[in-house]
Amino acid sequence: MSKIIVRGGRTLSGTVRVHGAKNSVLPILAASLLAEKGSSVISDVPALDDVKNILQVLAALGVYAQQQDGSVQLNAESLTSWEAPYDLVRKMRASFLVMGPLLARLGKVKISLPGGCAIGTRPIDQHLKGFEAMGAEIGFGQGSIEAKVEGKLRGARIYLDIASVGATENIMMAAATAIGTTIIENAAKEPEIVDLANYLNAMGAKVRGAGTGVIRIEGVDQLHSADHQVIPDRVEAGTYMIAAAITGGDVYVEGAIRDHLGPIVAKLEEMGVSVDCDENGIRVQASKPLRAVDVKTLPYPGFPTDMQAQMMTLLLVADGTSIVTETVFENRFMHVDELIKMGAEIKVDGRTAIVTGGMKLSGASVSATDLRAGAALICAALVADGSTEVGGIHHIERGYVNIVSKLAALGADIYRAPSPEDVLQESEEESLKPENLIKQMEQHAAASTEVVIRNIQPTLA
Ligand SMILES: CC(=O)N[C@H]1[C@@H](OP(=O)(O)OP(=O)(O)OC[C@H]2O[C@@H](n3ccc(=O)[nH]c3=O)[C@H](O)[C@@H]2O)O[C@H](CO)[C@@H](O)[C@@H]1O
Ligand SMILES: C=C(OP(=O)(O)O)C(=O)O
Repeated sequence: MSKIIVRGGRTLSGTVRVHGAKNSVLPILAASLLAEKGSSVISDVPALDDVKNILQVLAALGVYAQQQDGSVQLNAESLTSWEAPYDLVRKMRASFLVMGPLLARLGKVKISLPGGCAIGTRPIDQHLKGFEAMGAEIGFGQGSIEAKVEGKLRGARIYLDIASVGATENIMMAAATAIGTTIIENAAKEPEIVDLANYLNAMGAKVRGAGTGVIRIEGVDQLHSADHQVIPDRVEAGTYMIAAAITGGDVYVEGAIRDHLGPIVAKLEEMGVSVDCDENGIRVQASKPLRAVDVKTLPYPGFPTDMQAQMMTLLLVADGTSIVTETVFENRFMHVDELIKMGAEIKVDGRTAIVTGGMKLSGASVSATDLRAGAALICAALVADGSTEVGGIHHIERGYVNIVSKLAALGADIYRAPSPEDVLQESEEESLKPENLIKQMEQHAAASTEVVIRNIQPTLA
């Protein structure tokens, strides 16, 4: 298995650019299924494993997709299937977001139950409640869900018991072409919801109120393609802000949007970190000893659960004791045991973790159990004494583009040690590149000629 190796002790400085948001691009790519005419171009698409995965799901449904220089062109005029491939949906929860668009577009869908993951059971009851309210009949069998609707979905008033990001997105997409108006109450307010609404509206939808707790979607007959630029990734930005602060560094996070990062900016400032925001990014400077603070995760605009693990790592180097409360997912303290291996003192009691600051961290062999746990371990490794080996890096690569080279460019001593399988795959991929195939054919042809010449030489002699 590949690992990321970090030798701690370097102070980070310089500029790092944030990529497009994973949590925006996934629903946006799913929404492209709704375009009955034309090709959409989505730009600032991060080169992540999750993006590759959802593009494979779309391809299996008949979407023609072409990737080029951080953009993807998508044409969904002729869908060929209403079944989302089991293996791909099982691999990534966000692929469940094709359910709403497929129901709206084709009136039926078969998709596997996405299941839980390391951070919690993650049910989908709120998604299904929304589709049922809009007239869909839902059946379960052998780990999959089949849903269908007679004619078109119908607008409905839907109250979400939990302000679920995924349920809000799935229902918004299903409602875009429903007959009549849909009102989502207790809707999620995340910036990614607004980004999706902007794309849907560019496609001809009528979505109002995205970013508030009540979203109103007036159904239209049909949607068409539209071009859209994905918003910058606030979690990636927040992670680099923490990496800068933990090393006592001075880093400008280009592309970070202050309005999306309110709780991170506030908590860093409470700790004594200097944060300067302008229209192009955020500069983080940390030189004084940091103060302990309490943190409680909440839906947006509260402190994001996707930043909890990284923030906990920063609290390890602060003066004093901090309390971290996780309210969004029931099992999102998997990083704690790994941080303890590095010398951290953290006690977990249910959804609360008591973090003792000022402990000296030391390098260890640790493993990422999920994406943000992995990012937190890298942040810890940046200040640990000696060398840390982080395993399970496929989790990290789901959500961070080039994290190793970005941190190295800021001065970190970090590299990726590929597994033997990776080396083999890379060399196979390399040898399949057209220019290399041509070279191989030329070499082969030259070798054959040599053989022929050698073979005929004795005769000539
Ligand atoms: C691809 C994507 O955008 N992922 C983000 C999205 O995940 P996701 O959309 O899966 O998160 P949700 O907002 O749906 O989940 C929040 C909470 O609601 C619960 N729940 C959700 C749906 C449902 O039908 N029933 C139910 O009980 C979940 O188990 C969880 O405890 O928002 C999370 C919360 O900000 C982030 O951590 C994820 O990074
Ligand atoms: C939990 C996350 O993502 P996902 O919902 O894709 O698992 C995350 O981005 O931290």
